[in-house]
Amino acid sequence: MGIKREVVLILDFGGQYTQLIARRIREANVFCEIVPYNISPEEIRKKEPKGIVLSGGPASVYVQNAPKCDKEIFELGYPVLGICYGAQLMTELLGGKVAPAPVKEYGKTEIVLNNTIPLFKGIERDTIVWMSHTDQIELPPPDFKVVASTDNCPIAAIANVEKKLYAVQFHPEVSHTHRGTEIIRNFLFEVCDCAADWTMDSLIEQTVKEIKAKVGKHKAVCALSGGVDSSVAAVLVDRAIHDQLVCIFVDTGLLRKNEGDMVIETFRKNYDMNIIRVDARDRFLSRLKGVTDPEEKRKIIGNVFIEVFKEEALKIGDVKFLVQGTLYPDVIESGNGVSSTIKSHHNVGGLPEDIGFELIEPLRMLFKDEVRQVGKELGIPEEILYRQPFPGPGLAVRILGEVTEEKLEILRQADSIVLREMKKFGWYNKVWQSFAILPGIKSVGVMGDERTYAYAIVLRVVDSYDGMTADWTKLPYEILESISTSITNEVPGVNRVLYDITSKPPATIEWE
Ligand SMILES: Nc1ncnc2c1ncn2[C@@H]1O[C@H](COP(=O)(O)OP(=O)(O)OP(=O)(O)O)[C@@H](O)[C@H]1O
Ligand SMILES: O=c1[nH]c(=O)c2[nH+]cn([C@@H]3O[C@H](COP(=O)(O)O)[C@@H](O)[C@H]3O)c2[nH]1
Ligand SMILES: NC(=O)CC[C@H](N)C(=O)O
Ligand SMILES: [Mg+2]
Repeated sequence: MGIKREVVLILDFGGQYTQLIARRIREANVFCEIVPYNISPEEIRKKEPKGIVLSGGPASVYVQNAPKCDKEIFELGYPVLGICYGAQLMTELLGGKVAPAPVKEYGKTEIVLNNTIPLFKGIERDTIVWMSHTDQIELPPPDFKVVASTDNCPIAAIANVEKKLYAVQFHPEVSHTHRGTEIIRNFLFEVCDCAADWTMDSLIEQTVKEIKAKVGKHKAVCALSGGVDSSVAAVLVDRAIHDQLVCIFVDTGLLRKNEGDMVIETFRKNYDMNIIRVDARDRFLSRLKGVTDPEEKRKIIGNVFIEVFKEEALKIGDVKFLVQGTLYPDVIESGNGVSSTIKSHHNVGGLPEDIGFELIEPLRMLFKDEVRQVGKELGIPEEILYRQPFPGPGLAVRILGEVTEEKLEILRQADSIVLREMKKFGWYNKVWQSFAILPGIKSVGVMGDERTYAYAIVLRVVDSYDGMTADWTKLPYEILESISTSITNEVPGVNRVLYDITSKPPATIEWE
């Protein structure tokens, strides 16, 4: 559902930092949207953006089939900021020249810039920027002037101030660029004339109004997992259409120890909302029987979720809408035609073609920390807001290969020990996620002088800002030790514990 407000568009050329550009813009209280680089000029015009940013990207503009946007974009009258690949592309499309750089620049670089132009207003002439390029601008397009240079890159930024077209070789969006935030703010406020109207209370107010108008006299069901996203979505939609909303919590059989009881209890205690609990354990498990492919598992789970919602909706009657707590990273990771599909999140890419509902996803454009801010504004208790994320497909994506009752039971016990120990040592809220995985490998051990041949459990603990990238947590040895000892002592069928020391990328947070 689109909410009418000022928007800046980011055309994504597959850059590593595209998400960061979005964050920086939103932190300046301006709403922005990431769109595929090949978006048509008509579609852009429909969105009436205040400005456009062209992201970086791995390609070289001069090779065949390099991703290119429509040249007309520069003639629509919108301000444009090209970053790295985006800068090179603007140069090429407007008649300048780009070629491999004789000296490549990576990382910290001293730059001299012309601070009389709006983009660099208030920035000292000599500053530090972050570079990451192998190509460079050799000749600016006609009517552009060079506005920054470094020792090895004589054309480090160009501008056509009159037409509000700017291109920078460096990355203003990364924190290492000393005045990067100010440069982005200058683009938004000095060049695009944005109003900074993107705040959480304005979002709540507008969303409530929109949902009321959209739902009218019909009814909606809300898929409620008890996690942060769906809880915030439920409370928000409840505020709009209280009597017409029924929340459905599905016990998939893939949940953690006592999870169902805890979710229902927390909600009953804090809210007067209409919640039903559906026991679909047998259905999920029988459909997953014999299935080993991770994407197939995810798609089955997505489908069964929808089947359950449909059946419940039929019982309620006149249900036209399904509310989900889908977030921006779910949408981006499921693939948007340009960025590749990393995994099908059960609530986006894992959905069946015909879901039979209209979707209401009020958080679809937000990052997790923004959702927590909305939740805070809505007065949602901390025990819900600061829960670690738990994926909808649950333990099924933490048991590699076929999901069986036996494996679920082992993983459930190991997982509850991980959470217990993390809380005991005061680390539960310091990390993004901490959980156990059952990869299904067995190894030889010795317990009580007897040989064992039992499962290994992998411990995964990560730090992350938004789930898009993550680093493994440098947990103190005493916690690792305590988790390892507790799991091997308390969980029958496990004789070994491993710690996953891979960041994302190259790995993902979950194992499937
Ligand atoms: N057991 C469940 N019952 C009903 N709906 C669910 C269940 N699990 C997931 N969903 C739906 O799928 C959406 C996506 O799940 P996801 O795990 O990303 O979000 P969440 O559970 O709300 O929050 P968190 O990321 O903090 O776990 C949820 O917002 C919810 O709408
Ligand atoms: O609701 C969800 N449905 C899914 O299908 C799904 N897959 C991953 N995740 C969660 O998303 C974040 C990023 O996970 P990955 O690095 O594994 O992609 C992590 O926080 C994961 O736990 C999911 N959440
Ligand atoms: N980070 C980027 O956008 C790189 C752009 C281009 N591929 C280069 O190497 O110069
Ligand atoms: Mg969840």
